[in-house]
Amino acid sequence: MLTGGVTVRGVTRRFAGRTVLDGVDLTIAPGEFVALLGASGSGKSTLLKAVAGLDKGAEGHFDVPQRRAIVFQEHRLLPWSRVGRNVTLGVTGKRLRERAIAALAEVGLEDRVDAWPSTLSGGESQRVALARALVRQPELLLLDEPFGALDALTRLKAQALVARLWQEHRPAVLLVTHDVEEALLLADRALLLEHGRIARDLTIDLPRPRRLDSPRFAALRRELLLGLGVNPDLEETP
Ligand SMILES: Nc1ncnc2c1ncn2[C@@H]1O[C@H](COP(=O)(O)OP(=O)(O)OP(=O)(O)O)[C@@H](O)[C@H]1O
Repeated sequence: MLTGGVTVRGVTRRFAGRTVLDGVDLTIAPGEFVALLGASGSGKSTLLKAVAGLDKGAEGHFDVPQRRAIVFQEHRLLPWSRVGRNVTLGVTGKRLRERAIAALAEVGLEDRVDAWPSTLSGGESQRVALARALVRQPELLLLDEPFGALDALTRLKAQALVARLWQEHRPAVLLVTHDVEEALLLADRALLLEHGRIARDLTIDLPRPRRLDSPRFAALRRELLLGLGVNPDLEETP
């Protein structure tokens, strides 16, 4: 049985008197993949950090698995440690090198265990960041626009990799993204954050593996874009 779901209630965050999150309720079932979308500045990263337990200023009730890992838009690898050491940084126990190599193998980079981070491409660095998350065997994986800085082709490959890793390990996932197609390729549900609340909760009822070219995909894409206040026909709204 899958374990490690998320229940948070009434999450509120104010910055200098300005309310960014206004009593957000959020549930993620064990093994469920949830995407969080919203306009720039709507509070997506703030909510993710609150769920991660990284923001002591967030109020609310949090029931979140202990075993969780987070991947940011920037890889945040330490330049003075080799790739393998970066992967197991902060992990205790035996056979750390073997564990680093096994996690790197999952992202196709086991041969780079002794490389320096500066010798990796952007896409490779993000894959190492994913390996660093995987080595912790998280029940909850928090992804904050992890592919936002990658070029379109590398991003598609990284998305396929995440889809495979999720199928194999089945952590609960909260993915912050502004990329509607990314949400539709990966998630079971898409949440739209607006005015400090979850304004929409859309079930993505597409079979897996996902296809970009199905009519249902196009219909959901339209619906999400409209929900985000974007005209899907690329006409400027007056
Ligand atoms: N530490 C902070 N101090 C003050 N204001 C903050 C802080 N962190 C976030 N904010 C504000 O909270 C709001 C939401 O920020 P957040 O980064 O969560 O948005 P976002 O939806 O992730 O945006 P984007 O898509 O542009 O990354 C913004 O107006 C931001 O300026």
